[in-house]
Amino acid sequence: MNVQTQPQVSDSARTGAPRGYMPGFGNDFETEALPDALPQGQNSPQKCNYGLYAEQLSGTPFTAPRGQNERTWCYRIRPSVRHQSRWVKTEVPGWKTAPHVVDDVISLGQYRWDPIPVPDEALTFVTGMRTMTTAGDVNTQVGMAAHVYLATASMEDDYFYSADSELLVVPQAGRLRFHTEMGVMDAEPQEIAILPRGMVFRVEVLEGPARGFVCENYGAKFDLPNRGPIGANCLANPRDFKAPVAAFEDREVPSRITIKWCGQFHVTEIGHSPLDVVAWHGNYAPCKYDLRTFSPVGAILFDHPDPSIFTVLTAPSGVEGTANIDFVLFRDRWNVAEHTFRPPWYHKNIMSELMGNIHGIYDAKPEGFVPGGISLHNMMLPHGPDGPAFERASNAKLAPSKLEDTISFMFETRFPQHLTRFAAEEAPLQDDYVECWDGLEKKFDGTPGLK
Ligand SMILES: O=C(O)Cc1cc(O)ccc1O
Ligand SMILES: [Fe+2]
Repeated sequence: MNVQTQPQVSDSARTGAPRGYMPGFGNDFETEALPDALPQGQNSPQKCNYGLYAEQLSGTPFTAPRGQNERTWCYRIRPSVRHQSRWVKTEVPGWKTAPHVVDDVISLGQYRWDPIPVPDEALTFVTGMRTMTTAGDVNTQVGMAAHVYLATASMEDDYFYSADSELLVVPQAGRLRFHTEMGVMDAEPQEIAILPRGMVFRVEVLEGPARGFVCENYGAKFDLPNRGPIGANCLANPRDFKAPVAAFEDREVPSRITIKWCGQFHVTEIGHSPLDVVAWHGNYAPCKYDLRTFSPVGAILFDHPDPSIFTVLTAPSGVEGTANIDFVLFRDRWNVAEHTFRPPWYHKNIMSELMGNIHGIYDAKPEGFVPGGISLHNMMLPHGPDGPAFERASNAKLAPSKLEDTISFMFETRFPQHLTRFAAEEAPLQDDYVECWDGLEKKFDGTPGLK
């Protein structure tokens, strides 16, 4: 499908380029910020209009099956290779990469953190990245990391890309603007943004301080889940994903690009903005998605389904039904199930569950899991509703009731998640978290009947 929409908003980036979004998930888009910048009928003309250079960005191997093959052709002022210096090693101390198993840090357990305070210092989206957990191995392109970003400052003439990963960004406070090679995208709480591996960007803090969560996906890209018997509609619908229209910066000032590559960071000098793509076409692009457009499907008579029913996006691991990562959303919804314990059941899971609260109260944890907070229930570690939630739900009158003003999510991975030293020692870990289950008394007394 080819889509070219008029920009919804006319605004000025640094060069007065247009802004707007094109609908669809993984579409074959085409977009140009200047008329006729995009070659028609071929990718590599002998000379491109405006003296642009043609450059391909491939997100999958050239030979990936057609339905999975992802690449974008960029028509840019200079090719990416035209940076000025070699890559020089640099440090981004808060950003860790798997494998990262810290000797004296224990990851086996149930953990919960209060919101990480945003420090009173200049931190960008990159320097303010704080890794909570890592899983798998970046060198074999499996697994993920869960981070919190704390951003107070915009990246100025300072650009970044990750060769290691796709980044799924879940804002929780503040507003961000992603200036990317393929256009400009804004994201605020209750929206998400996806930044593909290899795509250069800088992040402007539109409203700070900004805090949010990042799922760094080392493996195959996030995709929409198969809906199975649900059919062609509901959950996340493809048209609600929005890719930016082309927008470029023609800016000749000393600048820097930082790359994340196999867990290391290197920097190079460049004499111009690398966001100089005037036109592009292809299906490898950033996008944003409004979580409020997610249409949850659930139990309409009895019982509590598996949380996979709330999967927004899934990143496959190669083993069918066994995701490298599932991104799962617990949004406001009606509870109608009869003769049912309605909150999540008690369970142990082979998948490792990291949850974040964007806003409101999560039904299994009415206290303690607050907006900005995080919990981790690692591989095969038991968990479920806390004492008060159990008592309330097992005694509630079961009329239809609405869970209002609530939006939490889960990054769930097939790989155990290892805590960083930051998560174990610096972040506000709730030492008493496991006590939330202390009130679950023995009710069994050997006699039949409901207690
Ligand atoms: O542990 C959690 O709170 C997440 C979760 C929610 C749910 O409805 C069922 C299972 C599950 O792991
Ligand atoms: Fe769970």
